[in-house]
Parts: sequence; structure tokens; C-alpha cells
Amino acid sequence: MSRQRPIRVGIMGFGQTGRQIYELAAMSEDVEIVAVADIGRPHILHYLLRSEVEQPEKFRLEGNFLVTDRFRSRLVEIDRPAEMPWDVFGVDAVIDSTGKFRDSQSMGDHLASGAPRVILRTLPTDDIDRIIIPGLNEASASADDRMISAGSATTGALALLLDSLAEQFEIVCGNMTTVHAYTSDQALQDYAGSDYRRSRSAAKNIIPNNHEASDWIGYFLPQFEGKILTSALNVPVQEGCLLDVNLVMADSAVDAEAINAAMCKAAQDHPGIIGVAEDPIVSSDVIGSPLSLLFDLKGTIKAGQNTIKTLSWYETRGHAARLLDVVRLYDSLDSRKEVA
Ligand SMILES: NC(=O)c1ccc[n+]([C@@H]2O[C@H](COP(=O)([O-])OP(=O)(O)OC[C@H]3O[C@@H](n4cnc5c(N)ncnc54)[C@H](O)[C@@H]3O)[C@@H](O)[C@H]2O)c1
Repeated sequence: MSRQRPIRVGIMGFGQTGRQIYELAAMSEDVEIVAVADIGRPHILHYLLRSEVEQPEKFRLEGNFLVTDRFRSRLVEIDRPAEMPWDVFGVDAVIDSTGKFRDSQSMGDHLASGAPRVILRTLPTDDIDRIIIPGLNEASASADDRMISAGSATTGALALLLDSLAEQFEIVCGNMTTVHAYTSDQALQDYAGSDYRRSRSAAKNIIPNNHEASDWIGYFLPQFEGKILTSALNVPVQEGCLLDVNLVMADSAVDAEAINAAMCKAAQDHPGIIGVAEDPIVSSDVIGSPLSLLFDLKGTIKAGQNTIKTLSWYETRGHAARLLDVVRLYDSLDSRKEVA
């Protein structure tokens, strides 16, 4: 059933992800961003947005409002969900893309402030109602869900890859390394933080990191519980990430061609979410991709009897697009509930 009015969304955290969500919403026909909460000052947030969108002239600052051809968004300088009066803006959902408020208590603060639903940009730190990865488990969503996470870009990409391959092959175990663009919580110069290696300059180093995807894969794909190790290497690249996955296959007859054929089928089954690259691409070629996973057909190789290595690409814009997909998913569940 098509919706009569646009979906009204609030964003908390107008960083890299928040700004991408904003630009995607401005280009959409169904989502309006009605309010943006951030610790940043409105004219600085506007300046950052303009510096990276394709058509900066379409994003104007009028007092404390960010204005596009489709909607006006109130910019509110605030640092806690409990302080943001979401009820005043009549939002249908809030996306929290601060990276700071990952627990159910903070998500509850968004709800208590008048957001009917809150969607987290990353994985939660405790129990919430649901984690949805578009292309994987939308069917598990319930209109009663209030605190939702859209997973993380890396966990989503890995889960989609494993799910696509597990449809056709039995996978014994495996490991994933994400070769990841540096993130804003890393220091540009050596700077003492809570973690030794992450205290080193992001601009100068390949920095090994733990990655929490292994803790979550079993949530989405129970057959992989405890069978996939994950880690990260943060590298001096601003955007564009590479998922390097090695898998031990049960059947030694599985070869690179069969893996590639399975991923081409997955791309057909999940248009806009999974894609395949035939060209010999590099990380800058994936910048701006709205996909969750771009499988690299040239990257598949086989070692020995049973080991397959794959490469796939992804970046933040794909995750921003998925966050809006999750907003739309819940909106459609609400519409169905209203009709019933
Ligand atoms: N970008 C990535 O590749 C990536 C990968 C993995 C995880 N993450 C996580 O996701 C989070 C968001 O990603 P991002 O790249 O958009 O980060 P970002 O640092 O670019 O954006 C965070 C935004 O939230 C705002 N903010 C911070 N604290 C706030 C508070 N208390 N109240 C209101 N606003 C606040 C900041 O001013 C900033 O605008 C990161 O913090 C990180 O933990 C990002």
C-alpha cells in the first residue's frame, strides 16, 4: 500500500553517515528529514554537508533550518537524546548515527523524547528489539519493534556474503578481515587513547583491530555461530573498504567459477543491495556506491582442496541507504497494521 504523506525522519549525529542519509533523503520522493540533532554548530554542519554533496547549491542554511527543494530541517545543537524534543517535530522515526548511544537506555531516551521508533546506525551494546540487515532478515521485523539496529556496514556485508554462498554450498568455517578506511574516532597523529594501536596515527599506519562481526554472525545466521573469525586492518584511505573472506568448503568440488556464479545469482536476487564487479576495481572506485556488497569476481581464488578466498567492496553510503531502507520497512509495516 502506498503512503499518503512522506515519512518524517529525525537524525541525531550529522557526521559522515548522517550527511549521507540526508543527501539520499533529499534525492528521494518519500523521506523528509524534519530535524537534525548534533553537537556541531548549524553553520559548520551546513558547510560540511555542502563540501561533499553533488549539488551544494541545493542545500541552503536559513537561520537554524537546513533547506532543500523538498523539505526544511531544524538544526538543533544538543548532546543527549533525552534533551531532543522529537515530539515537537512529529517524527515517524529517528536515526541515531552518533555512534555514541548504542545502549537500550539511550535508545529509550529517544523514545521518551517522542520518537515512535529509533534506528541505530551501528550494532547495539545490549538487548534491543531487533537488528535488521536489509536483504537478509527483513521478514523478522514486527510493527511492535521500537528499538532497532541496522547492524554495521561490515557485519551486513559479511552476513550477506555468507548467506548468499550458504544457499548453495556447505561452509565449514572461515575468517574475515576488513581492510577498512580510517574512521573519525581514530587520531590523525599519535595520540594517547584507551587502546594502544588505535592511539597511533591513522594517516600513517595499517592498524590491526578487533572486529565484533564474529559476535553477531550467529544472530543472523545460526549455522555460523562460532565458525567465523573476524578482524580489521584500518588503513590510510579515507573512503572505501574491502572485505577479505577465506572459507573452508565442505565439498572439495567447489571452485572459483561456482562461487562467482552463486554471487551473480545473489546480485540478481538482491538488486540495489548486492552487486558484482567484473572490472579490476580498487577502493576509490567504490566511493559513492549505494550497495551493501560489491563482490569482486576477479578476486576469487582457490587454495588446496577446500579453501576459497573472496574479495568484496563496500562503503558508508551503502549503509546510509540501508538505514533508509529500514525506515521504509517499518513504515510499510505500520501502514499494513493501520489497514488491518
Ligand atoms: N564510518 C565508518 O566507516 C564506521 C565504521 C564502523 C563504525 N562506525 C561508527 O559509527 C559512528 C558514526 O559513523 P560516522 O562515520 O558517521 O561518524 P562521524 O564521527 O563522522 O559522525 C558522528 C556525528 O555525531 C555527532 N555527535 C557525536 N557525539 C554526539 C552527541 N553526544 N550528541 C549529538 N551528536 C553527537 C558528531 O558531531 C558527528 O557529527 C562512528 O562513531 C563509529 O563509531 C563508523
